[in-house]
Amino acid sequence: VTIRAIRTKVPGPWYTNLTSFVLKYFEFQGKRRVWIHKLHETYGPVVRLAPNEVAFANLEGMKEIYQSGGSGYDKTEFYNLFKQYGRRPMFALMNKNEHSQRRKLFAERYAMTNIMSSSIMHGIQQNAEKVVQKCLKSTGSYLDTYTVLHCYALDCASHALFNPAGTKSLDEKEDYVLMEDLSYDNRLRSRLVQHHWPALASIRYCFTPKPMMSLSHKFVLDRVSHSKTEDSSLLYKLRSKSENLEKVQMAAECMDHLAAGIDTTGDALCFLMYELSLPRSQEIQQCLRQEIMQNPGARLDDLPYMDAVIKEGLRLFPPIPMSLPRYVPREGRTISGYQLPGSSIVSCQAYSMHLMDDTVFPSPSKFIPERWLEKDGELERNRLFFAFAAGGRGCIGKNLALVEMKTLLRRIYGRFETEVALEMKSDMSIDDQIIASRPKDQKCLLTFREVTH
Ligand code: HEM
Repeated sequence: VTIRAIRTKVPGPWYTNLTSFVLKYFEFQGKRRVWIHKLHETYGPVVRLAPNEVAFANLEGMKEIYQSGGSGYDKTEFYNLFKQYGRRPMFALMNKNEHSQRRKLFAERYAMTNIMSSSIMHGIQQNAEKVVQKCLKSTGSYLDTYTVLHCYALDCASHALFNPAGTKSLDEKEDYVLMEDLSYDNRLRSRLVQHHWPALASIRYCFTPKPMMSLSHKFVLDRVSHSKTEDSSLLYKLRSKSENLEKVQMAAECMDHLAAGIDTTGDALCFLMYELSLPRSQEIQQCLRQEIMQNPGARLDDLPYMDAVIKEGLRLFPPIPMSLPRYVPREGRTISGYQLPGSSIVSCQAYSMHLMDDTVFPSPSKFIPERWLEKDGELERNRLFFAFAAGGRGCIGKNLALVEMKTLLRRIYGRFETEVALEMKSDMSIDDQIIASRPKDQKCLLTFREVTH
């Protein structure tokens, strides 16, 4: 009965009643997100993707899937792809109790009080200063901000994890290759095969030479095994509070947080700085600079225009713009008026959540930071904002990411005007990976000109 409900009632193209082939086809083309978004535009906020899969792009769906009971519905086997060293880090834990125990262990590490502690902040500020020096050095020419911003994100995240034994990829070649190892992964298709046809992937694995452990996996294992860390680091907490965690499990956790913190923050900054550097955004850049220059002593969270610029960047270019798949609980559920059988797959994608409702976000595809400053509609906008997901499995690193972004933007836009370099021919469109996205050509040439006071 319930399978009939999903087949007959949920809007969607007829063929999604019969097969998941089209969905998989678009996944392999790296076009899952865009296809789903087009379906939403045609069929509305609830749309069938396959006989057992439905996407939602409305508040009702989002709240039920990700927030009901605190942490929402269970994750699907898709998250097996995020195992590290063969172990499940928090991100890939299926069991709710195990997840909430692990989350409790980390919560205090990622709380604003710990992030703003002098030892973490000092590292972030030092890294921001190194970026500023690179901008200065590039004046009269251009800087590839894609690589610099990813190094910045790596050095900041690894500082929070292993302080003082984090990476120095902004100035040391040995660590720069770690950024490349983490940010230039091109295994989209093989990872999709692993997800949809694990048996096939295992056969292939038997016949291909075994990959050596990646540089970043070696680095993390080494840090977990040998480094001395300060009290404020994540590793310190892992070592002192969880004697029962094996070393490899600690490494899995650190590796996952490192991977979660680099491309997300690096891409968010890259997309945002590119947008700010376009001719159409020069006035916005000017307002941002004015706020920063007129408030030199302000606290990091006392710069409302900068907050608005960052939020608007994350709205239009969410670093994780794709579906976050979850299982409908065994007994089945009615979501946003549609009765769905247990074990069907449901999800929301930030990209559509941020664009679908033009009563909440008028001119949704335009970059308008001012919308976040209006009192009218504030609640509705914040509720639909899904860049960090929502509920008990939402982003635990949000405070760290925001502090990194604010610290750097304040330093850069308090001192420089940026423009897209004439030499910039690279494609900055959103290019989807397995769950996150990145600028297509992974290159972003910007010019930096020091402003005179
Ligand atoms: C702008 C930057 C960032 C964005 C947009 C972002 C976004 C997200 C999203 C959407 C999720 C949920 C994914 C899902 O349910 O499948 C998530 C989870 C997570 N993020 Fe972030 N993230 C960012 C930065 C960071 C940083 C800097 C760290 C840590 C260094 C981090 C660590 C994590 C972890 C550990 C989880 C798993 C949480 C759990 O399972 O309870 N993230 N992030």
